[in-house]
Amino acid sequence: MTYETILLETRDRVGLITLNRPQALNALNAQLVSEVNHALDTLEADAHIGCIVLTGSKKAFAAGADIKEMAELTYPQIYMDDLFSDSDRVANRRKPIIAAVNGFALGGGCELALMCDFILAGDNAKFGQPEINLGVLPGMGGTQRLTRAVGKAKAMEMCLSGRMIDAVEAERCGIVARIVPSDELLDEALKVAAVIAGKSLPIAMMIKESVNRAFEVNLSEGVRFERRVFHAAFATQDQKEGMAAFIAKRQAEFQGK
Ligand SMILES: CCCCCCCCCCCCC[C@H](O)CC(=O)SCCNC(=O)CCNC(=O)[C@H](O)C(C)(C)COP(=O)(O)OP(=O)(O)OC[C@H]1O[C@@H](n2cnc3c(N)ncnc32)[C@H](O)[C@@H]1OP(=O)(O)O
Repeated sequence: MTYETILLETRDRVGLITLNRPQALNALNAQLVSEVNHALDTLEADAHIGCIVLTGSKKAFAAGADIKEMAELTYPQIYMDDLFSDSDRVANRRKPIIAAVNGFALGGGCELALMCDFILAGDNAKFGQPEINLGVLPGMGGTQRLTRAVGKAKAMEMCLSGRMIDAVEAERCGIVARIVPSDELLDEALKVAAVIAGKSLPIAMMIKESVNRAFEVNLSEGVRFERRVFHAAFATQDQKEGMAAFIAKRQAEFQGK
């Protein structure tokens, strides 16, 4: 498939998706959404790919949903189409996805980054949910994932005021895992992704499931779920290889089984 709004590359066992609508600061229009989901389907189906990096440009990860595409939409139209119902397709991917954010991650851009497993931010990154300035509210999980990431006070202030926060504040409040000099961000994200891709993919998927379960159930249920998944890890060849390699004082070679 030829993509017009994204770039898709593979770097050994890492898939790299770059949002590529620089003229609109990577605003998320229907074509871009469709192309990202197609690229993710391709990378999920590629057994050689163990981790995915999603990034944008130096100036913008994504400046939100495409306002020009949304402005004339009507309630019956978007209700019947269940607009953005496919947006969770990023959050439900099984392979690890790292969001490498330089510049603006606003509205749907912030929401898209929060759907990924963790965010590495360049020191020029800016996050925000400014939808209230447009007479709407976050519509792709922003009031939910942001609140779970940073707590009610910060989420409520960001959504009600539309205030952007910089990378330092985003790391301090828990949106961002780490800050990296913006010129080094992509290299660092690819390096971390290569480390993850070198681990056991089924175990990485089990970790994603278990961590994400914490958003869905209470602590005792979550601990019980994690324990069952831990037990299941002993059905994998990778568990045998990982522990045997440690005992033999050698590097494990995981087969993804
Ligand atoms: C993708 C995988 C699947 C995931 C599903 C995705 C579904 C689709 C997304 C759904 C999300 C819906 C719910 C969401 O919560 C709703 C929103 O996101 S509403 C939009 C929120 N964003 C904003 O309000 C930011 C708007 N932009 C700005 O405030 C400014 O542009 C800026 C970012 C502060 C930068 O300012 P400047 O540096 O001055 O640059 P310009 O303003 O001149 O912009 C340059 C150029 O880009 C165009 N542009 C910028 N942002 C958008 C946008 N959001 N939509 C459309 N176009 C945008 C701007 O118009 C300029 O273009 P020009 O007019 O010059 O042609």
